[in-house]
Amino acid sequence: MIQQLKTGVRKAQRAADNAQIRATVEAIIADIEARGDEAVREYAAKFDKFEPKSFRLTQDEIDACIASLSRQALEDIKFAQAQIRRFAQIQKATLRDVEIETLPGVVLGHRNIPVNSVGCYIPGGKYPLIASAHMSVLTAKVAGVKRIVACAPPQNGKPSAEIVAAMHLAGADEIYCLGGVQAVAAMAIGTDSIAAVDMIVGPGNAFVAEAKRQLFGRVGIDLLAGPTETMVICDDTVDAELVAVDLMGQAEHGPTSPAYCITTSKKIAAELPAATETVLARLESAPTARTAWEDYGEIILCDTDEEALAEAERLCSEHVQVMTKDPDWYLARMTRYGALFLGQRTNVAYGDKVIGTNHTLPTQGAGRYTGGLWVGKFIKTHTYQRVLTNEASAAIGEVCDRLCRLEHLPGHAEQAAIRVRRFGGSNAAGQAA
Ligand SMILES: NC(=O)c1ccc[n+]([C@@H]2O[C@H](COP(=O)([O-])OP(=O)(O)OC[C@H]3O[C@@H](n4cnc5c(N)ncnc54)[C@H](O)[C@@H]3O)[C@@H](O)[C@H]2O)c1
Ligand SMILES: [Zn+2]
Repeated sequence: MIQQLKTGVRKAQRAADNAQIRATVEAIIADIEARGDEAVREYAAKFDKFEPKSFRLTQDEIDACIASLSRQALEDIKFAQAQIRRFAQIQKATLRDVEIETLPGVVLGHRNIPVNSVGCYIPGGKYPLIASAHMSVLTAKVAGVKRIVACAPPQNGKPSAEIVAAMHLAGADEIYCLGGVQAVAAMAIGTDSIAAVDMIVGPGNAFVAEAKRQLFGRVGIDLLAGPTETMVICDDTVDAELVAVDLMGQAEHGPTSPAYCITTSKKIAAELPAATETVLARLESAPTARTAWEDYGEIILCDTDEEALAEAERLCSEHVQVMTKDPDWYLARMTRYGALFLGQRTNVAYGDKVIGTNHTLPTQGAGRYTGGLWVGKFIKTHTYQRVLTNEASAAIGEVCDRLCRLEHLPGHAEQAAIRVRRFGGSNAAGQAA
């Protein structure tokens, strides 16, 4: 039996909230399209109280950011980037160009080509999410992207030194202190001061995610990576404190971040509400995390792993931590999620910051059709073909001629037929079939 012991009080409000966000974003994009830099400036002043001479950082400003960091901070950023780079390189190696003779004289192939220019959005409204610089900029660099633009909003009226350092160390070619819809739209549409890019990537709040959604088509996007969602699937092999720490740890991202506990343990289900209070009492971010938990938190008690699996699949959470006696049982069966965190020894924060997997992950059910950001998202696979012999050209041409006529396309049919006439004998079709 599946029992919903706690549900988020604001969950039903979600659709109305989303409609409001859609309208706001649409208006900002239209305005930036019409008025370019002038509009970008006004939105930066309005939303971020930021009015610099130039949004683009000079090399001197970048150097000053790096110089302001402690040695430890720089070493830690470099350590994280080394892990992310290594895993991205290994993933890239799985992508191979192919060329194969599929029929005698018929050669088909594909080439993997990096996107030429990419705009990376690094979130920084509430917290400076330094790690997002590694996840987007560094991964694009490993993919071979030639021009990498990076944008992050100001923190307390100036660029975040840590984010700027991470962007630079990851290989960003242009760094702007610009946030929100105005940053995403400026990079996608292009203005007098920012040349348009081919693709926008990176996580962000609901406004940023919606801006990417609306701009998709005009530019490519990686995926919809909006407000963080976290899920813990657990049984009696863990205790309520660890579960509460892992749920509240991610709930601090923002007041609209769902945190789900799916458990087969009656004990954890009973103890979790009090345990979350204990954990919140020691977090500075408690007001945000508490709102997220009250508005969107859920506790679901199941009798069996099969039921827990079904609930996890239904909710399709961005992060799914499995702390049960056999986490691999879930690894083998789950099909809808952003990323899995298997066993008590790891957790979402490791993945968010340092372990090496990408933290930009699908939210709001996008895990049904895509995984997270990875080097492959920056790489386009383009096919090509050539035909080596007259015989092969005529053989394919005869079948093609007939198939085009089935579709009532005489122009297409003639493209095939002229080749049959020029290159072929009459029995060529039989050889190709
Ligand atoms: N899915 C993922 O992979 C992933 C990873 C990391 C972080 N995140 C999410 O990224 C988000 C970061 O959010 P954030 O807000 O701290 O930073 P952010 O940088 O995404 O957004 C800040 C910007 O939002 C804009 N903004 C704020 N209020 C607005 C309004 N009312 N109208 C229009 N624009 C407005 C401002 O321009 C500001 O610059 C969090 O929700 C976090 O959960 C997601
Ligand atoms: Zn997180």
